Amino acid sequence: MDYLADERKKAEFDVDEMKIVWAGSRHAFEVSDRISKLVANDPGFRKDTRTMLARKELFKNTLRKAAYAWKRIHDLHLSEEEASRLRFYVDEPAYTDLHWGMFVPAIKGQGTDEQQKKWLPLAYKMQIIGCYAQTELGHGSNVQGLETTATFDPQTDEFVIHSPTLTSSKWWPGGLGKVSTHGVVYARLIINGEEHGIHGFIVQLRSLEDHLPLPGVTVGDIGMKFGNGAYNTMDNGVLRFDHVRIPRNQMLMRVSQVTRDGKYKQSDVPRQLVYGTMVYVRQTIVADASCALSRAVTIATRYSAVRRQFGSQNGGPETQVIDYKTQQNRLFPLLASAYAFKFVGEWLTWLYNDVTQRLQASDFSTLPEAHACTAGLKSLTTTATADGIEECRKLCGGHGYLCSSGLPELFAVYVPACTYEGDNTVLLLQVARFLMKTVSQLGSGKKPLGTISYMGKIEHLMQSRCTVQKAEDWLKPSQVLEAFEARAVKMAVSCAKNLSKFTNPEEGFAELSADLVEAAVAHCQLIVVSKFIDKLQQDIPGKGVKQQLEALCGIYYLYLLHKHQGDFLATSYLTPKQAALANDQLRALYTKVRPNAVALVDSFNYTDHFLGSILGCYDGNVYPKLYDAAWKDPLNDSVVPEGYHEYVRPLLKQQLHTAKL
Ligand SMILES: CCCCC/C=C\C/C=C\C/C=C\C=C\C(=O)SCCNC(=O)CCNC(=O)[C@H](O)C(C)(C)COP(=O)(O)OP(=O)(O)OC[C@H]1O[C@@H](n2cnc3c(N)ncnc32)[C@H](O)[C@@H]1OP(=O)(O)O
Ligand SMILES: Cc1cc2nc3c(=O)[nH]c(=O)nc-3n(C[C@H](O)[C@H](O)[C@H](O)COP(=O)(O)OP(=O)(O)OC[C@H]3O[C@@H](n4cnc5c(N)ncnc54)[C@H](O)[C@@H]3O)c2cc1C
Repeated sequence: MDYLADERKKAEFDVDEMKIVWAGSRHAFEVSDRISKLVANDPGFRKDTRTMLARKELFKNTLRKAAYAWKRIHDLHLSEEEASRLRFYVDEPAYTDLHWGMFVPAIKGQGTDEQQKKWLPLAYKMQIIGCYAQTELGHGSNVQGLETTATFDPQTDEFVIHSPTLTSSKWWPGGLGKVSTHGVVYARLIINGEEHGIHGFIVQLRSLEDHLPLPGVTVGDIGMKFGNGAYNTMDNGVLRFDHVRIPRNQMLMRVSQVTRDGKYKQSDVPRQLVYGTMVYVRQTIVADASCALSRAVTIATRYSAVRRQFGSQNGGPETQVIDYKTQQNRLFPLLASAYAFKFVGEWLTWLYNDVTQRLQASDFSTLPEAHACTAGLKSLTTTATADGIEECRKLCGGHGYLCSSGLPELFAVYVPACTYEGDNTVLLLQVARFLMKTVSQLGSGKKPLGTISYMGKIEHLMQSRCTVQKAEDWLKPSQVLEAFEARAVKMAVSCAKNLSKFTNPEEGFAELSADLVEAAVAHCQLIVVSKFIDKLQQDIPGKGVKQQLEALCGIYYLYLLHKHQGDFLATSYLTPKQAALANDQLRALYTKVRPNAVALVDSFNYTDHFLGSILGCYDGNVYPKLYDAAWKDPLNDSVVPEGYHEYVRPLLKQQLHTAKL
């Protein structure tokens, strides 16, 4: 029986068409749909007991699943696209993520043609398994501060990789702890006593015969991480080198080269390309944020439609909690954010592909913007998604705290995204540097392009005032864009003015860093809003689909406007009355979205297997499933628990002299 059938009947749009918008294309939808069902129906990919397993058992099971996934990919002759969807729907972090997601891209991006020809076929066949070994015990954010050394030995034509201190131990790389045979290791290049900065090296870590660490290599797992199951399926590792020798041709030499006679040569590509793998992965993380958030929102929305509390009239049913405006005000902006992040993720993938093509043609002009966009949007979307998952847990009341809701594990597995691939505050400071540079160049005649083109309208934006007179005026895209542009430009200019008061710019930057981060957030929010609005300019087929997306877009920007109204008011673009009208319009949009909420989350097309949540199951049959699941908990295997006779019974039977207390 479908307990959510009445909700589904209320939908005012074509859900099947929305599924295609969400997937990105009909083809992408068909692949995702087929592969998600394939995984869901295969008992080899079960994950329902994951949060109850001890670490060793959990990890072994992950190894089994990764091998099984590889076998299925081969047996079914899956394409690269299908294989990547299969790994996604298996939904279990594993060493393969780093192999495919970082090791291979690092060689592709930083290796010469010759190096790619040698290493990529081995990696593609998984005859070697790689990790990305950059972070150390002492330094993660400050890449220039890494201590591992790679010293060129001209006698033998080799690099000597060494960990000179405890803090130089590699610490965190996923897949390193127990599985990887190789790593792209980042180290400080030294030639003839002279330092040449951080470079990547392909280093073999374990024997391909017996998996033992090679001489001079000390390697292991760094231990349990936050949450049950969650990211503990990954073997994040520690690694030390004691003068390990590798051939010279294992330095990744696309950006710079070391010749046989020990000469250091820089190509005509910017040295920042050494950071290229991080740009690539940040872009994938943005594309992924909408998946994690939409998953949590699906659970919270379906459950909010099933759950009833208070408000019974004449013995009738109580109110569905989704009908409380407070619930809508917490839930619907997250639903809208999931869609917003989907579209900005699609755009960022386009930007990344564009910059990659330009780099191949030696056009480096858009690299700073690509760095700022990937860094800023990675920070914005992961912070909002991690906070959003936790909010969804609270939206599900007490039952959200049960592992069977799926939300605790989802939060635990997702929250490190705020830290890995660049701490979110550190990344926003990179965006702020980019903005300050842009502002400082405004008088130079250099026209700001792409996502900072609005800075070209600085004179207009500094003076313009909002023209909204009634709530519906907030539905005009041009009005909304101007509000977000004016806020962003004014916050950036205010930071630049305050910075100019310092004689030492770095000192000023450090002193004003909290304001700079806020200016960076305003800029990134403008990007997300403008890409959502751009999406709505496209032809979107399907009955009512565009109207629903327009409502969600409105909820996204009006919620931001309400939340940050202090910024908008302080920059005197808005009056308090106009801010209040924005809030009136926001409430009206909640009412519009309410009957469509369940259908809007159905449009994500997630299987019950992928959701892994009793509260979010498609049929809404929550209570019997929760009740049955409780009895399946291992603690209920026996009526009297282990330990009763040892620890509880003696308490009950004790003859205390203080019995009257
Ligand atoms: C299926 C696929 C799955 C794949 C995986 C998917 C998801 C992830 C899942 C799980 C996680 C798994 C892995 C996680 C891996 C990691 O975490 S790897 C380690 C990541 N580490 C970091 O991100 C470190 C963060 N720090 C930095 O990036 C830099 O050190 C920092 C930018 C903060 C500062 O660098 P520094 O050289 O000191 O920079 P400056 O501030 O002096 O800048 C110099 C100029 O360079 C520009 N720049 C900086 N970074 C980049 C870049 N990436 N690209 C282009 N340009 C860059 C910067 O703007 C400066 O320019 P100007 O001189 O101002 O013009
Ligand atoms: C689950 C997980 C997986 C990971 N996988 C990998 C991997 O595969 N390979 C790899 O190489 N690394 C990996 N990492 C490491 C990760 O990239 C780093 O932890 C991350 O870059 C943050 O660096 P940090 O730990 O040095 O934080 P720190 O920089 O020490 O941050 C600590 C605090 O200091 C603040 N801070 C630091 N610098 C500044 C500044 N300049 N201004 C203001 N505030 C500042 C930060 O905001 C933060 O609040 C992983 C980490 C995690 C958690």
